[in-house]
Amino acid sequence: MRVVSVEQMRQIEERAIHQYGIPSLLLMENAAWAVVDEIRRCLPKDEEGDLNGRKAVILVGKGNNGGDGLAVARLLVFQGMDVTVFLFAQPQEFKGDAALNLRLFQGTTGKCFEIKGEKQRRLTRFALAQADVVVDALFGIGMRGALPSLIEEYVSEVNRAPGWVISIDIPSGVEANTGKVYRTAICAQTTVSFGLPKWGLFLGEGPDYCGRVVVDPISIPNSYLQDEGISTFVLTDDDVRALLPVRKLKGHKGTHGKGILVAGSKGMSGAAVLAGQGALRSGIGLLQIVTPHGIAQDVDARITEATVWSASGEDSLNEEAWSVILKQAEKAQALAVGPGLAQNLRFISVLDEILKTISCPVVLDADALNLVALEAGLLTSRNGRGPLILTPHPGEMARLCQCSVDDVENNRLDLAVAKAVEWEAVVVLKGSVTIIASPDGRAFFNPTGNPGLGTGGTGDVLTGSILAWLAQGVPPLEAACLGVYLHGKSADSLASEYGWSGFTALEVADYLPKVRRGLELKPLDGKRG
Ligand SMILES: NC(=O)C1=CN([C@@H]2O[C@H](COP(=O)(O)OP(=O)(O)OC[C@H]3O[C@@H](n4cnc5c(N)ncnc54)[C@H](O)[C@@H]3O)[C@@H](O)[C@H]2O)[C@H](O)CC1
Ligand SMILES: [K+]
Repeated sequence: MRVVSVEQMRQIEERAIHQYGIPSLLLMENAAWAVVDEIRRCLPKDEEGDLNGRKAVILVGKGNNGGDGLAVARLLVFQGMDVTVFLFAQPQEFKGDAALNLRLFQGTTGKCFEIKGEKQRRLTRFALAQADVVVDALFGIGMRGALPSLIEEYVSEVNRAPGWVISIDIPSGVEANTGKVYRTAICAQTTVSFGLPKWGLFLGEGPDYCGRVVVDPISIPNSYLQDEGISTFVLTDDDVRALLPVRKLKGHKGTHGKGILVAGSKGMSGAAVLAGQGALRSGIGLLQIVTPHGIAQDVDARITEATVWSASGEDSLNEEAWSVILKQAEKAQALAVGPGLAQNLRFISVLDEILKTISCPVVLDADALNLVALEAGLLTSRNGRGPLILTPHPGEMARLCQCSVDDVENNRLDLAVAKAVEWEAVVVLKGSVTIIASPDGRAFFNPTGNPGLGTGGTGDVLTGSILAWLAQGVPPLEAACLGVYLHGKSADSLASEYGWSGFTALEVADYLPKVRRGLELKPLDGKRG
């Protein structure tokens, strides 16, 4: 599914209204129905399946987001709910569709109060304490900068309310283009976004505030929502399912791909093992690990299914490892370098050779990235020799771009795309919402994963998994998307049992086949995978 900026959403809306001819009031009504549907789906109903008597509080701003909220308020009254609206603007400030929806709501039995200052705090606090659902219709994509300070006071009350908070289009206080939150914002359990989701739901602090994101097309024609000019996407189950390679009945370890993993150093042999496990659990046919002499035996013993090649030096790989890597890589479909590698400066020449010589897809991770960052121009030295995939976390990205981590975090989307284009590489910029940027300028937000992944070794598992998808013939961008999405989904499955902490990187690897299997549509009966 595509993800848009405010400007792109406005353009789509404009075309839907003026080119296609759908009235704006109808879009607003559809938007309101999408919110009501979500409320109906989630609120406990009475014995007849109705919402009779349940309490809703709707916080309404003066723009069209507020107009959506007023339409929701009217529809909830018609559903039998006890509805209280708080207007954060004077009635005369409402314009167009929002003004009409205010009039229509005023014609119902719903209650409506105008917030004029601090005085109404006690009233709102009381209503919020009783509400089954709180609808946030203060600001939508029209908000810029920080919330007005008066509203901030009320937002804090909402965030303490026991009821379920649902934000219309985007949580108020979250900037729709950047996800920036200046001081505070509504913390929603669900956000119902219209047309297409906005960048701010995946950037900055946006993901911390939006809860579960539901997207409703509100009758905007599909062709507008699938505009080729929009180059940012969020990965979905359907997208990822389509990327899974189909196995042939006659397939064998040779056809399932051979991958080389260059990993490990003294004290970090576990990184090689975890990356290896990520690869094996992602279905690689043959895995060969190149690791320094000093730990080769240990790695060999801990990962039974892989072939382990001992290379020079003792504690960490050096320039003499190149001959072993080159020999192994000749018959491989993919190569990954970096997990637990350590930063032996003598290995830089090997990275240079890898980038210049190896024609199969190459994944650079961890210390391979840190070493590459030390030598300007190394990254672009591949010069079309073969595909390149980089998997930096923000610290590694900062080193690669010679900027600060804050610069990376405040500019994730633009930076990932710009560097993917510049380095002609797929850039997997890791984070709570990992961005996969393609050299053709497209970018994909990954919605899976949770803070439980913030533990040692999960990055190594991801690198191994991407290696495996590449080895199985999945193209580089798709292999990165597949690897990242399934890795996050595996963590989400573990979180449903353990919560957001306490599962291990190895468990993330071990769960990968189950989440992959969960995505596949075809039954295994009759031996069809
Ligand atoms: N996408 C669609 O097709 C549809 C979207 N709808 C809804 O409309 C809003 C966007 O409405 P808009 O009136 O443009 O913006 P807002 O409601 O967000 O209100 C902006 C309002 O607030 C002022 N403002 C901006 N920033 C601040 C600030 N920091 N402090 C105070 N005031 C601020 C600004 O000047 C405006 O007056 C969209 O999100 C959807 O919810 C349609 O209803 C359906 C079609
Ligand atoms: K909102």
